[in-house]
Amino acid sequence: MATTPCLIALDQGTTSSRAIAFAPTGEILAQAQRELPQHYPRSGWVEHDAERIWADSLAVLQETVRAVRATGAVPAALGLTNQRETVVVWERASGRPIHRAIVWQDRRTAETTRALRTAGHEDLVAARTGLLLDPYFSASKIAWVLDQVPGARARARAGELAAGTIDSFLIWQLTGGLHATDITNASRTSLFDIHRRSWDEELCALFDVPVSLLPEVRPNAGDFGHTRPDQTGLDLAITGSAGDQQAAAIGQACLAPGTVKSTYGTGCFLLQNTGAAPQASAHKLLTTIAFQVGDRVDYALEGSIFAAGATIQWLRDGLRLIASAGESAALAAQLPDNQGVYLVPAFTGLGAPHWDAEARGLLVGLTRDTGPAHLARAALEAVAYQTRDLVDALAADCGARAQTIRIDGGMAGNDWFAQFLADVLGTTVDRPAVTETTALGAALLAGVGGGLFDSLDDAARAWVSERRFTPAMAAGERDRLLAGWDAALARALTPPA
Ligand SMILES: Nc1ncnc2c1ncn2[C@@H]1O[C@H](COP(=O)(O)OP(=O)(O)O)[C@@H](O)[C@H]1O
Ligand SMILES: O=P(O)(O)OC[C@H](O)CO
Repeated sequence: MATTPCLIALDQGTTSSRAIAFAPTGEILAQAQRELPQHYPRSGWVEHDAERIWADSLAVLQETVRAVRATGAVPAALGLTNQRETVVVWERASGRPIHRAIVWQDRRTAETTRALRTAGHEDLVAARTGLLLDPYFSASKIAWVLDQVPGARARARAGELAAGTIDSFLIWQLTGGLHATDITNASRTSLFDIHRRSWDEELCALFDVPVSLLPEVRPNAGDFGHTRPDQTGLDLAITGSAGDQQAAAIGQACLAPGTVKSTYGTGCFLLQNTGAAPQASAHKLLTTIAFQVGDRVDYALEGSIFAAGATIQWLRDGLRLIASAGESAALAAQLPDNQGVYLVPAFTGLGAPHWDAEARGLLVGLTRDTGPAHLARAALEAVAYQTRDLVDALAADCGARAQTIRIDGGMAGNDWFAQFLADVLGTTVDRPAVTETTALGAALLAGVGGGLFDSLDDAARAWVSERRFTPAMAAGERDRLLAGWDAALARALTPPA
């Protein structure tokens, strides 16, 4: 019987763990998913149970492999992708975490990063890592675990502990003890020099994280070990791994300088490929590694919006204005325009290009006529305006405006939003046929690492647009809307001290 090779992706995200089996053409053959409980032990703290992450990841992998085998396809390789920056510290002997994973959204180390900023270290961190001093990144979270778990520092000195982002924890568990990570995840820790492409001893000393705890850093396509059949019931070579936003950029075939993808999940992460040279930002965007395959290293500029789909979730679960996120489109379309109502969804501060942790949400322009449709429209519009602010920052940094952006994630399925986005950006917006771009990117990397494709360009050739949204709004109308947004935003930002 003829067998079809397929690629398995494990996508360990903030809210769920899922595995997807892809045909080499990108077609989805099987999938399984488990929701991940969130733990909020204190205000501003966000934790995940790392053992639960491992159990769920293994379960969805096993389920997907079983299902795809039943179709006659043969899993050829496994690719990993993960929520980035989230850290785990675990025992080398048992593989058991010594504390819950501390999630990228967690702000408990804000004081540590503020103190480092006050002491004048921001320029060094930015120059070496391309990042800002912010609790978002991994370094201060690892130090927190070492300082707060009794005996952890001594155990670290004795060589008993390992640390890393979720990919490295899963690689350890899947392979039975390989301590490796990929270069995109390493570039989100604040401990990695993105120019020399190695851990930086000076930064490790600054953040008080022993370099001996950190995994070996590998390119995105290639050897990440083999699953241990006795412990996992799986017999798969792991040949690709990348952080989820970088994987989505690969799944969106953003391989040429100037190409941009924007992923609208809980938050929004927009990445523009800037080619072989890292480009510093004068507008508080992050400089990060897009991917390394063989000797080819591409860099990206990245901007993030903290509340994208989360704003729609708030309409649904907080205000109970809608029963499902999809209803927001029909509600917004009831109005001829926003009638002066703007929402600034700074629920947990504002991300790029402001990085204003203290900013809080704001609703302006209310009248006695304001109703659910205005709120739904203001919420969807706000995500588009924030994307416009990121695209403006990118254009100012790069000296040229992106011609097209490729969108994905839950909100990208909202046609009203996608059209409004094209209108406000004044550029075309492409939505791909395969919207599971994050998992697809990991699968394509595994395909390159496993020799199914000759190159990343070869792997990404299958990308096709499902629908193109073309700007249709008059320039005067766009300028009027943007002026209203800018005025609302100015009121939400923390005034300079
Ligand atoms: N049709 C829609 N319109 C607007 N928002 C949507 C729509 N469908 C899903 N969302 C939003 O997208 C998010 C889920 O997208 P997903 O890519 O699964 O996110 P994540 O990976 O961050 O969990 C939710 O916050 C939800 O509110
Ligand atoms: O898991 P997601 O899709 O919410 O992505 C999280 C990002 O990687 C955080 O940097």
